[in-house]
Amino acid sequence: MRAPVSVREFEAAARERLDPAHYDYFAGGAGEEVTLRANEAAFGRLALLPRVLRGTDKPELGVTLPGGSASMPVLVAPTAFHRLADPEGERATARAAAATETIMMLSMASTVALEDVAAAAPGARLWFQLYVQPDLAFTKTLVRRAEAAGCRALVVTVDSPVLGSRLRDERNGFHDLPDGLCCENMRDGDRVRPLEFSPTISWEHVGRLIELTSLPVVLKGVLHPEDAGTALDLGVSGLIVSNHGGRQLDTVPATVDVLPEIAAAVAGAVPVLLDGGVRSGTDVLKALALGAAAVAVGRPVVWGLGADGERGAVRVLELLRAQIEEALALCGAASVHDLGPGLVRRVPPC
Ligand SMILES: Cc1cc2nc3c(=O)[nH]c(=O)nc-3n(C[C@H](O)[C@H](O)[C@H](O)COP(=O)(O)O)c2cc1C
Ligand SMILES: O=C(O)C(=O)c1ccccc1
Repeated sequence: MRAPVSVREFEAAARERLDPAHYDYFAGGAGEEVTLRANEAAFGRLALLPRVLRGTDKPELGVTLPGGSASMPVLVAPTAFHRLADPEGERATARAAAATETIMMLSMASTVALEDVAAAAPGARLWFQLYVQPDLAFTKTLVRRAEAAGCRALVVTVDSPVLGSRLRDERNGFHDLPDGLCCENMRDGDRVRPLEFSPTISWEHVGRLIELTSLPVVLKGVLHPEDAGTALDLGVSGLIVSNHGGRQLDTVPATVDVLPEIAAAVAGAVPVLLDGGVRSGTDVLKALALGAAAVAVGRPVVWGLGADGERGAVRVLELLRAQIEEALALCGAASVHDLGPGLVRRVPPC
């Protein structure tokens, strides 16, 4: 079969290869999936208004963030359970991120231990994503392990005091990893701890994490501008505007629709990243124009991995890079730093 030419085609290719319940786990959202759909639809309601005759040559795509630089403004969002998509799991994803010189946020719920991911992809730029565990001593152990393995930032996910209800998983009876797979970072002696969500997580925990580590701390899952302000006051190094890909509270707004408000609240104090529904280079340009320093992609990388392992993940990331280059040229922009709100118009729904 010919190689997929779009993220959508990678999804179709992955769907053919994955167990249907595992496909649904990756693809699905919370509740009636209103937010899941909204993330992509919101990009569709934005149009690009290009400039002409600006005589630009090969555009500049690189970005520099508190946790290091990336060759393009597309990072790998943290997603759980990569070994459901490919036997090499997170090792393959990390090698793909290394090959494309971008940053991979490694999920705490990875099916390969963080040390093994780092060892398998020596050139990879890893940020470690953390769910603060009620056992704070174990949380600290995880932070120390991430530091020792060379992770360059800590991504603290704050939109998950409890896990959202995933109706597809309920219908499919998918609640546990199959035999032989587990959350490898949760091994503790000869047991595997359950990964817990902490309903009592608060700003105090974030403050303590910032004190605990010299790594930049990035908060993932901020949607309210007042929370963005609180995060800045505490001293976070970055924010990710995210609704967890529509998997947590259903009916929250599309991320690209709240981005301008968050960007205004942050006013350049720290980089603001966005994830949710980014499926093409034009989506990336729209997010950057509205104030994002970079975006992250969750499912697109999983689709690449599911379709063709490490090679598929590389192809998805390189596809996005090519689409960004083309869109920049066609917008008359010389660099990803050259984009502002004037590039974007809201179009009426059709
Ligand atoms: C299958 C799956 C697993 C995820 N696991 C995690 C996770 O372990 N930690 C986390 O912070 N976010 C997790 N997320 C959310 C992603 O980091 C990201 O916010 C979301 O996927 C972005 O939307 P997109 O898939 O439309 O690109 C997960 C998302 C998916 C689809
Ligand atoms: O599926 C998710 O979105 C997610 O974040 C997660 C992480 C760990 C265990 C189960 C789900």
